Amino acid sequence: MTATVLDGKSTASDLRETIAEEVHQWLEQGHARPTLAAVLVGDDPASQVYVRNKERACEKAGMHSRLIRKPADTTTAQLLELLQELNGDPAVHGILVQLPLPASINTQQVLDAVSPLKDVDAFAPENVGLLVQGRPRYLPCTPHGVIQLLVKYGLEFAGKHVVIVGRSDIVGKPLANMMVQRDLGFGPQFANATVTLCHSQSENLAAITRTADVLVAAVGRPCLITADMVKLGSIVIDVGINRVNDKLVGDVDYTPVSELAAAITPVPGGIGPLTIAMLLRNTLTACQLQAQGQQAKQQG
Ligand SMILES: Nc1nc(=O)c2c([nH]1)NC[C@@H]1CN(c3ccc(C(=O)N[C@@H](CCC(=O)O)C(=O)O)cc3)C=[N+]21
Repeated sequence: MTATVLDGKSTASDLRETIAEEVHQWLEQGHARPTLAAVLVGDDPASQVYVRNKERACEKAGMHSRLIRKPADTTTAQLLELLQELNGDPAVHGILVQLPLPASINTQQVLDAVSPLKDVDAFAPENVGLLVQGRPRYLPCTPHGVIQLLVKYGLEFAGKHVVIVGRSDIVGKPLANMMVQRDLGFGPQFANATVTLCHSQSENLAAITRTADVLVAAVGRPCLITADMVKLGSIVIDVGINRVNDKLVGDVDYTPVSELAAAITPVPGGIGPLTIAMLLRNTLTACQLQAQGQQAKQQG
């Protein structure tokens, strides 16, 4: 068997077009232009690329992006002050603090300073809680991208065994939460999974992953998922982004696994582009929520 390659790039491009149309209508109704503020601290080359891609995607979709660069020696206190400013700026709707931050900075404290209403990454405890309760304000970008791709290809996962490897707050944990819900608005076929969330302490990892109908790799280690860990005919989603000898690879040993799987995502061109499309979605949602908030205040 040779797997269907799930094309994240074209799926993302379609989604971005839809979002751009919605932005256009929003502007025609006389509303403010949705604006994302991206905070980039230090000069990590990978982060520079991501943030530039995010900026370009914003502009293409008719939104503004404000890139705020800070030197690597910026203090936690200085970042807290910057975030207070952005929180209070009515022209900024979404705030993204690019991770990882330099080791000298208290990341948790900085992330906690982002207003939950502007938290387009959906990292804030309030937004995590709302998601767990099945009434999300913002869907986390990368997990949302995974589900959008499965929806696009009609790969239903209700009742299926989804195994997620990696328990990060940005991918593994929120994705497990989303896939186990009754319905997040994609229809019950794209919900209601039986989810197993694995991590570095999981015993007999291969025995578990071999039972997966849908296997998601989100650790950040090249070749973590080898062919012997994959069930014939399963769906393999590779969320890993690793640079090896200047080449971008995921967490899956792609060629051998693609001979077993029914469907697989490539790296690059898989989940990465969808993450950015979903960030645009959240920026538009942020702008709409804040317009509602303003209206409520005026009517108050
Ligand atoms: N606050 C925060 N939110 C994030 O969502 C966030 C973050 N910090 N820090 C870093 C990770 C990683 N991430 C990616 C987004 C897009 C691609 C992407 O578009 N990748 C392209 C290739 C890009 C390239 O050539 O490097 C692809 O896979 O085809 C990759 C990685 C978002 N992250």
